[in-house]
Amino acid sequence: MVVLANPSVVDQIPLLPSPGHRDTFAAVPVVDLSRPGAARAIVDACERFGFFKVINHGVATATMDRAESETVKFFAQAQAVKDRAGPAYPPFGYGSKRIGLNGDMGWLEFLLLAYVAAVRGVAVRVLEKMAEGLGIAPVDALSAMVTEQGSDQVFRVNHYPPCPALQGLGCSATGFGEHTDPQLISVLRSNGTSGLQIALRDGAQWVSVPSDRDAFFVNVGDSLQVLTNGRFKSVKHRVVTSSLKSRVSFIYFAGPSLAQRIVPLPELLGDGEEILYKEFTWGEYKKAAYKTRLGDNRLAQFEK
Ligand SMILES: O=C(O)CCC(=O)C(=O)O
Ligand SMILES: [Fe+2]
Repeated sequence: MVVLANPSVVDQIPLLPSPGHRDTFAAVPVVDLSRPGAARAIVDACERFGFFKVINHGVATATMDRAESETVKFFAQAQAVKDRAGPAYPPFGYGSKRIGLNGDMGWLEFLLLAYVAAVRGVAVRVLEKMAEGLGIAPVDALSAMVTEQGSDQVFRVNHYPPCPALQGLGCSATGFGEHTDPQLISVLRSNGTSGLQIALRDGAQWVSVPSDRDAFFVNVGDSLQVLTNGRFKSVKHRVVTSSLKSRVSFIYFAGPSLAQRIVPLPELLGDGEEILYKEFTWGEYKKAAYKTRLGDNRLAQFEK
């Protein structure tokens, strides 16, 4: 059991063992978007882990640095000023520690924005390469779902302040509890502080993803798992906080329009392959997801 010197600091926030060197996921698949093998590499990574890192993505370092410095400035403001950005639900604004509507707590503060910019371009290129690698035509079969009018895109900026109360105790606070992302893909960039972990072997092992501020990390989300009839894995992930360093992350969630039907793509179904999910729209899934806790298996109710 961990005894805290100042228990009120992380009151209500679940604690996790601090990651050690042995927990590092050194084998994160790396996709070089500028190379001809990118399409095949994306499909391979989505099948094996539902997760990969993208390099040579074409987004200027200056663009990313500016977003980061603006973010640090925003979160450094007085609480009353940040609160003026509005409550994070519904649907955009600033929130702290309380993640969503159903009682999930984390050691973080965050800002939700409607956003369209460079990172969307990365998501589109990744989805185009994915379609190519899967052998589905046209090339925008997947990316059109996020470029069409009315597509449901969200950009989330997370700040995990240091948690010095936990220093030397061998544990960390849960920054963001374990979950899968509901959309098609999520594209994440962070500062140089690690903390992101992904689950391997159906959750039997948690591994830490080494930070890389020059790269984007891509998660397969629940909707893409369904579109591929389970061939791609919606990866379970979480964030653990550091006692000494703050983490800043930027996540672009590429979602389709509310009316988009989420059903396995016929081109991907083998002869006689059983369809694993009931039909639903993105709007229906989003509504159902808001009713669940973060760590719930939200797809379970849509399985056949
Ligand atoms: O902040 C991070 O690094 C990841 C957070 C996350 O998974 C999310 O906002 O869905
Ligand atoms: Fe997430």
